[in-house]
Amino acid sequence: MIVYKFGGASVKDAAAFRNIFQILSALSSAEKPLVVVSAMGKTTNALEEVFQLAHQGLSYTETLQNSQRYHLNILQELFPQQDAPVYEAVGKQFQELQDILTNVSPDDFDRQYDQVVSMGELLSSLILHHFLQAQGLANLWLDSRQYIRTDSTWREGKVDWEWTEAQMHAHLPAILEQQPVITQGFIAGTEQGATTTLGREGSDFSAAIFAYCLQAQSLTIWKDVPGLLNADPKLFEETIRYEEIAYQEAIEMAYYGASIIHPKTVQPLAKRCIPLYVKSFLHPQEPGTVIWNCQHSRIAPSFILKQNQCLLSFHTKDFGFISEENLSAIFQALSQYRLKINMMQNSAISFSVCTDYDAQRVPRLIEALTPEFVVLYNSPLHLYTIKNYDQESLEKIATGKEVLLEQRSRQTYQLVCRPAHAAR
Ligand SMILES: Nc1ncnc2c1ncn2[C@@H]1O[C@H](COP(=O)(O)OP(=O)(O)O)[C@@H](O)[C@H]1O
Ligand SMILES: N[C@@H](CC(=O)OP(=O)(O)O)C(=O)O
Repeated sequence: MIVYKFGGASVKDAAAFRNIFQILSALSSAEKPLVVVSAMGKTTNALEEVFQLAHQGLSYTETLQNSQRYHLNILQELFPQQDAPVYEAVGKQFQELQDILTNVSPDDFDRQYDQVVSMGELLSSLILHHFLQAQGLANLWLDSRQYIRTDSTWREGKVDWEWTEAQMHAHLPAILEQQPVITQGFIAGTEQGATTTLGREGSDFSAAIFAYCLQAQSLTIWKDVPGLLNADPKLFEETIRYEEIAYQEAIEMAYYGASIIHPKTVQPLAKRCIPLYVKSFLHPQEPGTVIWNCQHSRIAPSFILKQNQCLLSFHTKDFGFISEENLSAIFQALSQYRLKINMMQNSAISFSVCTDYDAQRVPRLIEALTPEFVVLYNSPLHLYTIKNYDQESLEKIATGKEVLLEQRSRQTYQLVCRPAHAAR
C-alpha cells in the first residue's frame, strides 16, 4: 500500500480539493492509499490565535468567525446542495471547538492548546472525506487519535511506537483492502483519550508514522514546489531540484531547517527503506524528488535560512572558565524550557547558543539562569546553513553580512547574522 500526504497548501481552497480528487483518481482501482491531510491553508495559525486570545480571557469571536467563514465558503463551493451531510458534520466540529473555548482556563496552556489547535485537521479531513464520497470515490474517514498514541508531552507528543504499530496492524490492512482511508496529520491521542499534537508542521511526520507501521511501499508528500530544491524558492533565487537524494542528506537538511519536510519524517522511513517522494500537486505527472537509499557523490550545495533566531551568551560571573557543571546547568535549563539548540560554541568564560526565539520560553530560560550567569542575548537574527558548501556558495551567503557567530565543518557551514539586508 501507499501513503499520500496533502499539506495545508493542498487543501487551501475548493480548486485544491478538486485537484486532490484528480490525483487520487489517477491511481489504479487496485491501489487504495492511506491519505493524511493537514488543516486547510493557514487554519492552524488562526486556531493558535483564537486559543491565545481565549487563554488570556480576551475576545476571540472575530478570529473564530473568520476561520468558520473560510471553511463555509469552501464548503458552499464544493457542496452546492445545502442538505449535504458534510454541513452537519462540520457544524458539529465547530460546536465542539466552541465548547472547548468556552471552558478554557488560565492554567495548563499546552494541554488546552492541543485540544483547540487539533480541530483544523479534523475539519479538513471531514471535508475531504465527504467531497470524495460525493465524487463517487468511496473512502473511510479514520480518527488518527485512535491509531497514533503518544505520551502527554503536549504540543510535541512522544510516539508509543509499539502500541501504534500493533494497533495499525490489527485494523488497517483489512480496511485498506476495501477502500482508501482519509485521516488527519499532526494529531494523536494519549492512553486516556486526550488529544495531543506532534509539533507544528507535524503532518509529514504523521504520514511517516503510518508508512512505517504499515510497511508501505512508499510515502508521497504533495507540495506546491517541483520537489526538494537546494533552497526555499521563497527565500532564494535560482534554485535547483534534486532528482534523488540519500536519506541522510534529507535528514540533515530538515534538521538544519529546510521547512519543506518536518525534521522527524525521514528517520522512520530510512529505518524500513521506504522511499519518500516529494511531488508537486500542481504538476503531478512530473517526477519530483525521491529520497531513498541511494549513493551519490557530492551534490549541489543546499542553502537553509532559519529566521527569528536568538543568540544567547552565558558568561561566568567570576571570570572563571566555563566548566562541565556550568554546561550541565545550561543544557538542563534548555531542556526544561524545551528550547532546541540550533548552533553552539564555547570560549574560555562564556558559552553561546543559537535557538529559535520563543517569546514565552526564552525569557523564562534567561530568568532561570540569571542567578548563575551574566546572560546576554540578541534577536531577531538569521541562521544560515550551507550543506556541501564550496567557495562560491560561501561568498554568496557571507558577503556583506554582520556576522555574530560562524562555524564550519568539512561539509557544513553555518553563520548567525543580523537580518539587516535582504536574505538573497
Ligand atoms: N529545500 C526546499 N525545497 C523546496 N521547498 C522548500 C525548501 N525549503 C523550504 N521550502 C518551502 O516549503 C514549502 C512547502 O512546504 P510546506 O509549506 O510545509 O507545505 P504544506 O504545508 O502544504 O505541506 C514550499 O512552498 C517552499 O517555500
Ligand atoms: N496544520 C499543522 C500541521 C502541518 O503539518 O501542516 P502542513 O502540512 O500544512 O505544514 C500546522 O500547520 O502546523
